Amino acid sequence: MIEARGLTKRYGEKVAVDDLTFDVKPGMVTGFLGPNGAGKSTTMRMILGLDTPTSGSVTVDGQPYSRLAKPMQAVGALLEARAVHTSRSAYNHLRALAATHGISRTRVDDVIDMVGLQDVARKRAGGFSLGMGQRLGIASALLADPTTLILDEPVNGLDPEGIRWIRDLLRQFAAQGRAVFVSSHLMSEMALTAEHVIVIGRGRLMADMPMADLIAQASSNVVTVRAPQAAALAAALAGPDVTVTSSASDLLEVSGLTAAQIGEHARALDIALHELTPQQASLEEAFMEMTRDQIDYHAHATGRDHADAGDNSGSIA
Ligand SMILES: Nc1ncnc2c1ncn2[C@@H]1O[C@H](COP(=O)(O)OP(=O)(O)OP(=O)(O)O)[C@@H](O)[C@H]1O
Repeated sequence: MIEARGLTKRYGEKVAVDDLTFDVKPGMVTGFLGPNGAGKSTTMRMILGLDTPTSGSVTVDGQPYSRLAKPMQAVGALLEARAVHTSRSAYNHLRALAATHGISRTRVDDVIDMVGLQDVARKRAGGFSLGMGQRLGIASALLADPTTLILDEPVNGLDPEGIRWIRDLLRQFAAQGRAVFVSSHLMSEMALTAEHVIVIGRGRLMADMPMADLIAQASSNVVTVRAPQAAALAAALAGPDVTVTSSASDLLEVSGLTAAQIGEHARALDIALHELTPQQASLEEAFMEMTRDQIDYHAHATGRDHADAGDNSGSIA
């Protein structure tokens, strides 16, 4: 369990992380989303005690990272993907790490199996592809069997098979009751992996909600209708909360009614429907919309109450 309270990091004039309050709960994958430079890595570094908050606090299992009795067992982390520059084999790299933390050889074999590096474990890790390097990084994070897992952009640079593998692994971990916190700048990827989502833009909290709610909010309520007698149908659908637009003689865009309601109207009038499609706004669009607003806010908001504007937990700003 990770708990951030008013977490803030300034680098000189630059506010990288701005008053973030959120929880990362056990038993689920929590996605941490934000465009490049939003403050995700800085937040993760503060969780891991690699950066000191300017104000506010963040704890893992109730303790700041520096006070954890067994940090590697509490939290395993994979920060930004980078090549492993070592002449050691993957096996020896993990063995050395295990030895300094009193972890058994058997566990090293277990994590090598878990991440699928058996065939290359004796090869020089410095020559690994990005995907294999990621697997080795994840093996290191898993070594002490941590209850919380933190991964910064783990799918960056991976092929579809690697992406799928990480997705399944993270879900498995969460299903075992661990807290999994994973950052990404890709909403579509997170939609497939995370059950809960925390969105930040320019260091500020934009959304903190179940992924399903975010998807529901992102879906527009426009229904595309194609019917030879579109004009007659449009007249029948008219109502105070209904908007009907038409760009072709057989085409309607209807908002304010569900596809089912439109279908029932058409049936009552004996009008044939050739198409009835609820429109889904893409999640990526919703995400860009959300973070674009934040950027606009920063560009235009002078003299407004920043504390007010930041109180967005539970909803999209
Ligand atoms: N050590 C530092 N000194 C000065 N500014 C920094 C430092 N570290 C980060 N920043 C700035 O803080 C902001 C947040 O950076 P951070 O790396 O946390 O974002 P991010 O969301 O992880 O983005 P990315 O996906 O590009 O890594 C950026 O504007 C960055 O330039």
